[in-house]
Amino acid sequence: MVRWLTAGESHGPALVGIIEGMPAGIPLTTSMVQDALARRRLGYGRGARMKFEQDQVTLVGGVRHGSTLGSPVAIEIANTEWPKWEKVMSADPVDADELNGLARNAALTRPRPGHADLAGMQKYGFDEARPLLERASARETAARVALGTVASSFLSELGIRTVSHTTAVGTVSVPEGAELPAPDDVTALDADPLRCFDQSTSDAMVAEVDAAHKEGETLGGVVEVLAYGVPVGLGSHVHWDRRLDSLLSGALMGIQAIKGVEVGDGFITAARRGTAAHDEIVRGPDGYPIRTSNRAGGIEGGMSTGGVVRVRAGMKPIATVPKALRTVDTATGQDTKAHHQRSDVCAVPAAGVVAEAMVCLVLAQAVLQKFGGDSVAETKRNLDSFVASLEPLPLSEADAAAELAEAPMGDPLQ
Ligand SMILES: Cc1cc2nc3c(=O)[nH]c(=O)nc-3n(C[C@H](O)[C@H](O)[C@H](O)COP(=O)(O)O)c2cc1C
Ligand SMILES: C=C(O[C@@H]1CC(C(=O)O)=C[C@@H](OP(=O)(O)O)[C@H]1O)C(=O)O
Repeated sequence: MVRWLTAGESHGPALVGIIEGMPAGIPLTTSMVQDALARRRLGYGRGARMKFEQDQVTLVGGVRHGSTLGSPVAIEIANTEWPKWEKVMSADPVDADELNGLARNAALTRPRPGHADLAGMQKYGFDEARPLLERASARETAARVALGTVASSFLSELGIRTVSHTTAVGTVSVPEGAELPAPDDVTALDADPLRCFDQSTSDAMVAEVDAAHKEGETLGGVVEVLAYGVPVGLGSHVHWDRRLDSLLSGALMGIQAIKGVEVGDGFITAARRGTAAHDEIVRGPDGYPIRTSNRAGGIEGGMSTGGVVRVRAGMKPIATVPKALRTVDTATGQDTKAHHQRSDVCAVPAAGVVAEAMVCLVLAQAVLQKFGGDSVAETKRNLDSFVASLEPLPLSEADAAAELAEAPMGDPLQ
């Protein structure tokens, strides 16, 4: 069983991620994790923090000489701003006089709509939002991306590769039917300001972010994750919590600010007629059954079909809106405006990188559930032998007759 956990606050000393249950022999280095984290910092519309945040990585356990050991992998990501927050976020008690003099420590009693602030204060019994927002912050997604690197490297060893891209920012979206990126397109995607695969749409997205920024507004959008090379049979139809679509949806919905998830064509499918909604099955050229389309996003009956797995996540606009929203001061009861410091205008491209990490974690878990293995080599053997055991379709009488008719005539004298 693969398990993973993260800990740490946005302005604490560091974030920590642990993943347990991954096999030995997965290539993993500090720079692989750093590269993944650098991709998460990209994106037009991100705020000041991403300009200076270093995401300093330490592989604390489970890795030796660039390869996993089969023991829990622990990754630490230091927060660049920790020295400035050392007193305010100290784990140990700090002298009250020292704290009172710090502007940074001012009580946050104007909870921001759209954040965990108010519900969290009520639930956990805090009289200000700092203890909530520190953990509710999407800073935590750095730890998920770090753990996703382990899963992604494992999947790559098995020929499963993922890619993510932005399909909408605000009301600007990639046209239906536009070309989908492949894993090798990642360099081009990372070079695009919004990690969008369609150049003209990307230009319009940049204009949308500029306009929102100028108006003191924020934006959300949609990201898509594609997984190529996924074998048939991950997940299962037998129980709701074993369905691959259910696991992927839960993982994507668990990302801060994600409010909708689609598998394959998703909500568009709901408006289609049956004949235009599904993927017909035909005999492929090598005798194996294939589908004529992939509207289902590579998942039927909660199981992977062998097609490209395709999922989307819709992100709400950043909740700390510069043109501040109305709230109440919980200390005085006065109507007021939500507190606002720096924040992102749009973090959709980063959400795509996070979504890809979550998809990798779920797929790695599903692969190990079906194929097991304490080493990558063992998982690969088991996977290859399952794939080799899949039978081609028998030749129908009509196909056999057609093949005979097409076969070249032999030499009648031989
Ligand atoms: C990558 C990423 C970056 C984010 N950056 C910000 C930000 O700078 N400011 C902000 O208010 N919310 C930001 N958010 C969103 C908030 O963390 C999120 O809206 C908040 O936790 C409440 O959302 P929820 O109701 O879905 O938990 C970001 C989300 C993600 C995924
Ligand atoms: C730090 C990250 O994102 C942060 C997510 C976030 C939020 O409220 O979710 C608020 C901002 O943090 P801060 O309050 O420190 O400026 C973002 O910068 C990150 O993604 O690494």
